[in-house]
Amino acid sequence: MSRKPKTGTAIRRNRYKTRPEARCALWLARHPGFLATPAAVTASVLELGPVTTGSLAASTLVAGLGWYRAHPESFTRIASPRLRSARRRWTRYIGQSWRSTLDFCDLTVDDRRTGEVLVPRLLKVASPTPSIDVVTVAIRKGQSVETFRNAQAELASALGADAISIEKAKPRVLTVTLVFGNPFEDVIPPADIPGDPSEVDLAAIELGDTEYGAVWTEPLAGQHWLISGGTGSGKGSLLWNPLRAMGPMIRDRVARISMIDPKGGMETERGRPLFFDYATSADDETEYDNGDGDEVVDPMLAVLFRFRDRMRERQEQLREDGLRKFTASAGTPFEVLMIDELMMLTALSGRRTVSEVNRVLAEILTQGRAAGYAVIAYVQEPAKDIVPVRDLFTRRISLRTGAASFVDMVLGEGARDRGALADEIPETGCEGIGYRTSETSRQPIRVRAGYSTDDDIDELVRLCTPADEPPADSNVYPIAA
Ligand SMILES: Nc1ncnc2c1ncn2[C@@H]1O[C@H](COP(=O)(O)OP(=O)(O)OP(=O)(O)O)[C@@H](O)[C@H]1O
Repeated sequence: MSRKPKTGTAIRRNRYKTRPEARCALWLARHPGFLATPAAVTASVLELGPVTTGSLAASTLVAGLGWYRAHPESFTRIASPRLRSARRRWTRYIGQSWRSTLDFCDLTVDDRRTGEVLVPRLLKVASPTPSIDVVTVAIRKGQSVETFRNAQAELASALGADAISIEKAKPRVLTVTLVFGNPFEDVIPPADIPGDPSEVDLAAIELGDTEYGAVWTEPLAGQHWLISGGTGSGKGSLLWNPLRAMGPMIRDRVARISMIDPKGGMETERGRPLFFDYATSADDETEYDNGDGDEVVDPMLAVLFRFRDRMRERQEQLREDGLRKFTASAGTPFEVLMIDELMMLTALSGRRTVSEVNRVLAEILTQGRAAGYAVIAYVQEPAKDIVPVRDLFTRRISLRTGAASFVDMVLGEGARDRGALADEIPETGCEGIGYRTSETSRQPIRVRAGYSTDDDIDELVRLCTPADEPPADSNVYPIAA
């Protein structure tokens, strides 16, 4: 493409201009596969013959197909991102198209000595999920992260992306993260309520869909979840879905839910009959036996303290029985503490100090897992000074957040650069959409929670309110947690 020199820039003789042959050699040096692949095929045909080479190629293809059929989950996790990255590299970001995209966005540089147009160089394309591309770019002299950020709306539009983030990876190297489209056009129905406790899988609690169209599940046994999201981001969906997924365990008293709602019970009151222990900020102070007699405390702190006390008793019991792990049953239920705004709880003061609340929470988070005590906490602002126990949660989900910095605080260092643009999720029409990092890789995956209407909550209460007495045969469903 020919470009006019910028006004006032004198072009000197082209004696430093890179020759085409040198550029070609450089390009080949950076893309060794371009020559190595045909060379390897030719060598194989010459050495092994065309039939053997063809058979080898066919076997590789068949092995790939077999892998996909036999174990789609591992294929999607391991092979698909690599194949997709290569395809995108050679289609979406192919040389001339990359060059003209940057040129249109004024992100190329004119070399004043040679008059050459210098294009920021594409170092790597990674497409970890179908809708996320992470492009590593070596910028040119005279450019900075700000040069790119100033043109980021144009760049997103030129590449057809819905959201973009540009960060400095190292000196003169940027990471451009692009999110394409919304894989969740429709609202997703809530999790099914299993018929029987034996059908509940505490290692895979159903929450909604992943962007691959698969069911999104998270393990709860032996885990604690931290769910972050701004106001109206859909945190409520992640409160009702786990309850639905555990429904029959709650009904048969094999699971117990303690609910702390510092938002006055607006969200949780409807499910009141499901909860073994419950308090909201609208309740009056209550008495709590701290071992040295009764004291008057905030009712929500009383729920927290009682949960901690039961955990200690269970630990004691396990020690006496010589067990290191428990099995959930009506006699020893799996216990879950849900806190509908962790920030408001940890900010509670009064007779008990903030630091004491955090100490009790830390005790539960560090010691509860083996004893069958799990915590699910919801938070709008995950900053460490507000939620000091943040790092003790083992599973993290970020719905739409109010600030870019919240994403890494919840999902871990670098999660936003790897594609979790939770702060770019639109405010309307995308409730329940967010990102989670997987247990096997730090790569964020886009997810959408199933949505429970009031009728769905009423159905849950109707079907799963705990019986006065556990059914006589409930111990025949011991669930390892
Ligand atoms: N999974 C979902 N799918 C579609 N829409 C949803 C979903 N979850 C929530 N919504 C919609 O978003 C609204 C707000 O959701 P919700 O009350 O759960 O937000 P929140 O994060 O709990 O907000 P706050 O912190 O202010 O209580 C709901 O009334 C509902 O209309």
